[in-house]
Amino acid sequence: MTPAARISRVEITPVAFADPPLLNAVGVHEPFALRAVLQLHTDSGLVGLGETYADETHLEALEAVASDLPGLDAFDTGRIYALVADVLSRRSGAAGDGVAGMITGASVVNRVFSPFEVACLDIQGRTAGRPVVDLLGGRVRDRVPYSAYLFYKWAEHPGADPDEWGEARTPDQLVEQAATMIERYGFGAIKLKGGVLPPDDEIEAIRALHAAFPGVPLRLDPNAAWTPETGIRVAQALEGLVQYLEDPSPGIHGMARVAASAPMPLATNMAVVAFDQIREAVAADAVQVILSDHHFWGGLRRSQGLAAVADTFGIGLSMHSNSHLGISLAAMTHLAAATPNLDYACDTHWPWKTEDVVKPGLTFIDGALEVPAGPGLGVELDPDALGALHEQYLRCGLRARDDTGYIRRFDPGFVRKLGYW
Ligand SMILES: O=C([O-])C(=O)C[C@H](O)[C@@H](O)C(=O)[O-]
Ligand SMILES: [Mg+2]
Repeated sequence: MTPAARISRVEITPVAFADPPLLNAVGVHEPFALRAVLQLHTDSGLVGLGETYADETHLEALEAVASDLPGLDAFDTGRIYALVADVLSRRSGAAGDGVAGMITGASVVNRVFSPFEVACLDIQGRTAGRPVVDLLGGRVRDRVPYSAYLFYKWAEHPGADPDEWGEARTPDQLVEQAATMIERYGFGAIKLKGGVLPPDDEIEAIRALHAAFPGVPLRLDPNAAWTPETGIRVAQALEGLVQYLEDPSPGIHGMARVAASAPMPLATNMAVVAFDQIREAVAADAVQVILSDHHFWGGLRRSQGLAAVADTFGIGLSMHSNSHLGISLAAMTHLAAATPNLDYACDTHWPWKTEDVVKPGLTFIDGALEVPAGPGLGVELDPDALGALHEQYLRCGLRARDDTGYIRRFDPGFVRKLGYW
């Protein structure tokens, strides 16, 4: 019998969408963020969607896997995982590259497998006429809360017109940014991307946000820009002001040193990004919250595995984001809705983008998303938008994320802030 969900063809389309000049510890976002959109076609005419990074080395790995997928059943994700591991093991130099964002040390197999698994789950849901959340055990919540993700930023990309958000360098400007985001989306939690200004300036910013939004849970994430000594000092200064402090210092060892004296939980999407790091982190009591991210933890079901491990060791769970489009947002929302121990509002870069590849878009109400009700992921690709953003990818010339290279074009002496202050 021919399985109804037999994969017949795979399309991988790199796209570029406009991104504002958001600052972080390693530089500034370039004018376009890159993503890859996966379409898995089946013999029966279904199409499953996935979304992932589009750095060139990652694209090459995706293409290598894609050529071996036709003929496999979209319900056979275990076999597809083994295929990804096998294909990557035969590619020299594949390990450790294709990195997007601040993620180092994540499993390449998990990172490459993830969008294929999401697309397979989309097909499975469409085949069964059920939303992906039902394939993950069903919803434990109907609405998934997200947080307002604030950034220090330039007013505009050099040579371009100012964007609608304006500059954010001061506490007052950040408070204004937060007010706009909360007014538009209703977020009930706030995360500030730090590691941009000296730590005392970022403490001031958190104090200003706390005063402006009393009772709203706050988080600060300097992406390991501080030494452990500074991490301890800042953690103590922020006592009672933040619900968790994210990646104050580099590595499991650095985090453990801060954690030993910090009055709040420490969270990470840098020190623990793969299953083989959990044992050491638990032994050192280095992190109290892990930010899951299905894009590098191996898809939605492996992220559920992470949730179970976190639960076993009494570690909290939150959700990380990189600049992303609507396919990823839908996948994140299905996963979050099915994860009982997701204790915090998820991160999302959503408010920073103005373009997308899906229709209809998802709509935030009171800072949360309803789980899409349609079969599969519940979002449809807009072919015109996909084509336009692919054209933009071809025109823009960017082929990998490089926040540091971009900032150094305007500030040649810029230093990446890893354990810096
Ligand atoms: O929580 C995080 O570390 C991130 O969101 C990583 C991202 O790469 C963020 O720093 C960014 O978009 O600049
Ligand atoms: Mg982080």
